[in-house]
Amino acid sequence: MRIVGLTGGIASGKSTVSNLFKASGIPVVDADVVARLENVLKKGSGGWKRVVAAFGEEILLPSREVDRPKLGQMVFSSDSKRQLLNKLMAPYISTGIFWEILKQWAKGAKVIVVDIPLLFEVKMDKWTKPIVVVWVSQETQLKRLMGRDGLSEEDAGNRVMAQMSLDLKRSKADVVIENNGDLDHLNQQFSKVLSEIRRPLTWTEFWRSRQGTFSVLGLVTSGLFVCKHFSIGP
Ligand SMILES: CC(C)(COP(=O)(O)OP(=O)(O)OC[C@H]1O[C@@H](n2cnc3c(N)ncnc32)[C@H](O)[C@@H]1O)[C@@H](O)C(=O)NCCC(=O)NCCS
Ligand SMILES: Nc1ncnc2c1ncn2[C@@H]1O[C@H](COP(=O)(O)OP(=O)(O)OP(=O)(O)O)[C@@H](O)[C@H]1O
Repeated sequence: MRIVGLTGGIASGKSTVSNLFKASGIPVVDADVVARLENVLKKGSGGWKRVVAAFGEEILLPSREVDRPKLGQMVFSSDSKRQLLNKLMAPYISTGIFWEILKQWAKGAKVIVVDIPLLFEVKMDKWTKPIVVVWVSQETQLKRLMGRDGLSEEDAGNRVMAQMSLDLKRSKADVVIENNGDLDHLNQQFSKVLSEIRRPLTWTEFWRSRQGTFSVLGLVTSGLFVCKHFSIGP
């Protein structure tokens, strides 16, 4: 199975690119979705309890669900609080991502995309190949972030500064999608990326797919049968 890493900066256009992959029939595992309420921060779950114990009941809504904008405000304006949240949530997020990948493997997917904003920061880049980075200039990033989330320039700047610089991420990429232009320009680049992603699997990728694993099992079983039947071997 080919596990494509999709990353970039906040509001650089990862979800927009993810949607293009989904529309082309390629399954996407989204780390932000795994990290959201219905999974890692679900009311009463292990992750929820640890986060409430660390940040206090003031981060809860009257429904006792996590008030995400409030928690975001806290962690994006303090390095130590963000690191604490990352430490608490990391094991739940990586386990969640692992299960989502396993589900796709079981369905027989040959190529999947994992959309992980902090792919390099949490060192998951070693599990994905190729790595696609969606890059924008900081000016465009701030403009789109303020426009999408209704944030002030200061809050948007804090969120951008909370991540590894996009120029550094770009230097670590196998494929770069430049998303400063309009959606047509993005679509043109996406078509090229899609053909690259869909090229035939390497042998290593094939053995990692469900079909590859079953082929190995089939070969081993028939090998054992032949050896036993014809009394070959020790
Ligand atoms: C702080 C939270 C509650 C804010 O929620 P909110 O709904 O406002 O934002 P959302 O989850 O949609 O994330 C938006 C973007 O923020 C950026 N981001 C999220 N968490 C972090 C983080 N810990 N450090 C840096 N950037 C982050 C990502 O680019 C992400 O795509 C939430 O982002 C969260 O739970 N973060 C910790 C989990 C995490 O690390 N997620 C990233 C997955 S690798
Ligand atoms: N090429 C483009 N032209 C105009 N707007 C765009 C373009 N690409 C993305 N956008 C807009 O920019 C905003 C950010 O894009 P998107 O939500 O895909 O980013 P993201 O990287 O997934 O963000 P996050 O890290 O917060 O999840 C959205 O409002 C999206 O509609």
